[in-house]
Amino acid sequence: MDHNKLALPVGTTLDRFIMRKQEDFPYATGELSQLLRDIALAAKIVNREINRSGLIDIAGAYGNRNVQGEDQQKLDVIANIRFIRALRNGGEVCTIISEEDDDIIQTGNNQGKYVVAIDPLDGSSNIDVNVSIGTIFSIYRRISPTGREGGSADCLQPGTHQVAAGYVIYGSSTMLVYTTGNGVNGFTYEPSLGEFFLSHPNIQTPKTGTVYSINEGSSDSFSPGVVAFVQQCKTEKFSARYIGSLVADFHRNLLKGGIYIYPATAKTPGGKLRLMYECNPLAFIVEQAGGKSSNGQQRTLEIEPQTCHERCPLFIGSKELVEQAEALLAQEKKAPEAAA
Ligand SMILES: O=P(O)(O)OC[C@H]1O[C@](O)(COP(=O)(O)O)[C@@H](O)[C@@H]1O
Ligand SMILES: [Mg+2]
Ligand SMILES: [Mg+2]
Repeated sequence: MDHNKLALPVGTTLDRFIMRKQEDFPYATGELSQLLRDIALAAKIVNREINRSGLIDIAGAYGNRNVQGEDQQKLDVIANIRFIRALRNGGEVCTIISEEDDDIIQTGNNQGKYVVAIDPLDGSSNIDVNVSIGTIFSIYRRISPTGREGGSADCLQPGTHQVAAGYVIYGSSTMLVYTTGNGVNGFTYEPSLGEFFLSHPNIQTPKTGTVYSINEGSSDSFSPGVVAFVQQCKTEKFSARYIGSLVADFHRNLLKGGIYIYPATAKTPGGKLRLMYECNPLAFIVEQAGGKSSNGQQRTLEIEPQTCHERCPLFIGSKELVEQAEALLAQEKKAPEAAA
């Protein structure tokens, strides 16, 4: 598909863009388009809550722990409620996997053809300090026939089965970036008009870059390959950039080039980030933009999920940088001392 043939001018509203691109999608019955609109609507509402979070009492912890053992922030819970409500009312989604809910959520829309995996609020540690945060979503077509609730087979599909994925970044401006497998496009929110407008058409990520993003606070338990790669970045005078909000670190590297790494560490032996609603959606986007994503060895999108909240290491960003990191990790396997 020649994306430029269907290039829509910057300034096109998200609604019009979705409508025009619908023909790109083999199942063009309008349901996926409506689902994307439902997500955009919830994002506008959550954006409003975030923008005024300092003024109203929604700062701080909610007082519960989620299935990850993390203290839920009030905005985690508010965003979760807003997205689930929008997906339930929209009618296109039968089942939801949410970071904030232990079990899969049945929406009651048994005719719904889609399953959504969502991280309602990403970067929770940055909520109260006015640093960019986000929402990450992944969309699958259900496998089981309609007319009943979606089950684990509908939910635990590999990332290659995604029909769409995206994120919202609530930063200096609010943007929605998504793919349906035909390139990646970014839309900037204009609050006074209440509309998302096409601002970043056909995003292509640079093949390489000079930025690396990793929490070096855990470097004492990095594997030799990761140590070697970080050292290589320093030797080559790369800039270290780590916001601590995956969406924000990913978005910067997507546009400017760079690599984000959350490896296995002593504290998080299987990695910290969740395959279904953090790694897979961003991996789909980065690949559509010409970049790469893996767990250090295996392509993220080909990992067969076993559980809804499983974690995996993440190496994502510019193709050449991810390949360099993978090469050093492979060396580590061959001759551990050589990689050190
Ligand atoms: O503080 P750490 O260990 O570096 O982890 C930061 C990472 O954890 C996350 O906050 C996890 O996401 P949630 O905030 O959605 O739980 C990522 O956004 C971020 O990149
Ligand atoms: Mg997250
Ligand atoms: Mg989260």
